[in-house]
Amino acid sequence: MTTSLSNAYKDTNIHLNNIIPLDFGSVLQLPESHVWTDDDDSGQDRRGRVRTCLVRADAAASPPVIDLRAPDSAGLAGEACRRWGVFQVTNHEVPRDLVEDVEAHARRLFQLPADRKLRALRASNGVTGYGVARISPFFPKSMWHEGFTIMGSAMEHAKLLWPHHYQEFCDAMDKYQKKMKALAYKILLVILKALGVDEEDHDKLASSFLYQSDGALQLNSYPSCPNPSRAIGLAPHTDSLLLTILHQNDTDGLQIMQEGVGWVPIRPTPGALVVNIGDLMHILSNATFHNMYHRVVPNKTSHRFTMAYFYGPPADSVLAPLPKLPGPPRFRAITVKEYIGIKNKHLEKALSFIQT
Ligand SMILES: C=C1C[C@]23C[C@H]1CC[C@H]2[C@@]12CCC[C@@](C)(C(=O)O1)[C@H]2[C@@H]3C(=O)O
Ligand SMILES: O=C(O)CCC(=O)C(=O)O
Ligand SMILES: [Fe+2]
Repeated sequence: MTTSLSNAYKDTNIHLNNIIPLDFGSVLQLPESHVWTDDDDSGQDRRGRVRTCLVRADAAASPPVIDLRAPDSAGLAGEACRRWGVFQVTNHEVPRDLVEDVEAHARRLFQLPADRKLRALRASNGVTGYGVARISPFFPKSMWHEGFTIMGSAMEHAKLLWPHHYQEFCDAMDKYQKKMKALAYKILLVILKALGVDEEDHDKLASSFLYQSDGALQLNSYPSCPNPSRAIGLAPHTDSLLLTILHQNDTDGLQIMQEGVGWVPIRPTPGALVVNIGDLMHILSNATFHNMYHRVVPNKTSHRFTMAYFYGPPADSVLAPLPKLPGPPRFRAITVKEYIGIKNKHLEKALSFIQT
């Protein structure tokens, strides 16, 4: 990511006073600090309830799996973005070996002893390194989760974890971020096409900074949990940037909120990657594309590992609903940096601050 986008996060000055994840290997019972009730997960918005309204997987329709080589991929992606804000992709050309290698590195990282991981703890005003999710301060209870955030080179923190054997980890993360960036760009074009932006428009498009987007990589770990029905892996949220590309191992946990229906699981599909719409794409699409509200629940017996790649324009870019879209603009123009600042203060209420 451009230095300026990581600075955009640094400058917002959210100081996490409890930045240290639980030492999951050392606990046999769910500690009180991690017991969630129906009132704890709503943040500032009551759409998400901990255990209520979970939809049976077979009782609801679910977001499509789209073959990126199919001629109608843009049409299908557009439909999925309008209805769900998420779809899965196959034929994405990210080698399976690479995905598995990065997953194995993530596993190795999170299985390090707690004191070792703490050497790479994210600084209190920092963005990268080991720690709890950034959204943690908005919720009264702790999450059954630990994360590791990378922007560009992972060297600084990897050296602290493995003083002599950091190179392999860094190489794998570099390679994966490059592949993710190329894929995110390809998906951005597909999505823009679905919004009516054709290749001829690209040059004219005032928002050509979109094509200078870059990313951050987040490794997530959700250990098996002694009492999963009372815990939350990752509290309900929307992702902030344009789009997110997620790999999940074979352990269930991701759920999306479908208005009027409830929490719908997004099951791991071998070889497929999950693509979801973030707040900035919701703004760009003039609210026609859904910014997916989602959460993760932990599992009793198996350990969930995921890698999420967040893709967004440089911090100083100005974003507004695409002028081509019908209807009056629903949001005012805003810089990426300003939006991140509002989001870090107001979480899910952020969009309401820029509604026209
Ligand atoms: C580039 C990003 C995107 C971030 C912030 C920054 C680094 C880490 C990302 C996450 C990862 C976990 C969920 C989330 C909601 C969080 O708490 O940190 C994400 C957030 C966002 O999409 O806002
Ligand atoms: O780990 C997952 O399944 C989802 C992760 C996520 O939502 C995030 O990192 O923003
Ligand atoms: Fe997310």
